Amino acid sequence: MENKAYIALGSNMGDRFGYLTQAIILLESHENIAVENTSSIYETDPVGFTDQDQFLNMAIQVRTSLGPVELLDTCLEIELKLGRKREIKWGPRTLDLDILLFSHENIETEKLTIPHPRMSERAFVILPLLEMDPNLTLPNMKEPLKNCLLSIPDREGVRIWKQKNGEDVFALIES
Ligand SMILES: Nc1ncnc2c1ncn2[C@@H]1O[C@H](COP(=O)(O)OP(=O)(O)OP(=O)(O)O)[C@@H](O)[C@H]1O
Ligand SMILES: Nc1nc2c(c(=O)[nH]1)N=C(CO)CN2
Repeated sequence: MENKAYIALGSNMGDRFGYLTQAIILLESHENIAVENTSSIYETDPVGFTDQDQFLNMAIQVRTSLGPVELLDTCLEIELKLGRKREIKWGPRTLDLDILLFSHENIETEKLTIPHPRMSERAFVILPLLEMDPNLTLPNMKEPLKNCLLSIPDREGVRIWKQKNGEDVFALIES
């Protein structure tokens, strides 16, 4: 499977851990997708529309023979299967799947933008990604992604909820 992609997962309704787990199982059960790595799970203060419950957020790395739009359609199907309804913009959801990166592609269509347009402003996206690849760079950016953390005010709102291994990702942003 030739393409490497990173996907962000978020949930702030009902059995949040169950929705994240189910989403990973459904992605892995797709014959053209292999889940290669997962981050820890973080509990995060809501960003954007703030009058809602806390999120669980994480990111995963996949290999896929699907194209970017096929991967997006698969993600949208899984969101629907797991009860996602689109009501308030940036509002509560059982499951959100965002494609962050797809190989080294830059894509800008009505349906799909890659890299995800808000990813470098969101500590709840960057911290899980850096856990999987501390030196990750974006195809449309000269600096490594970790440099973006320096200018983000909401890092305190992102706390480890279920640690995957012993590495302390927060050490990356100390000093
Ligand atoms: N990289 C991407 N990953 C997922 N969806 C995308 C992407 N780029 C564009 N979209 C489009 O965004 C649409 C709306 O997504 P959604 O309602 O989940 O937004 P959101 O998660 O609430 O907000 P945000 O995009 O700020 O995370 C999707 O139907 C999809 O067509
Ligand atoms: N903490 C947090 N805040 C959010 C999230 C999210 O996943 N986590 N998703 C949003 C819309 O995509 C809007 N705000």
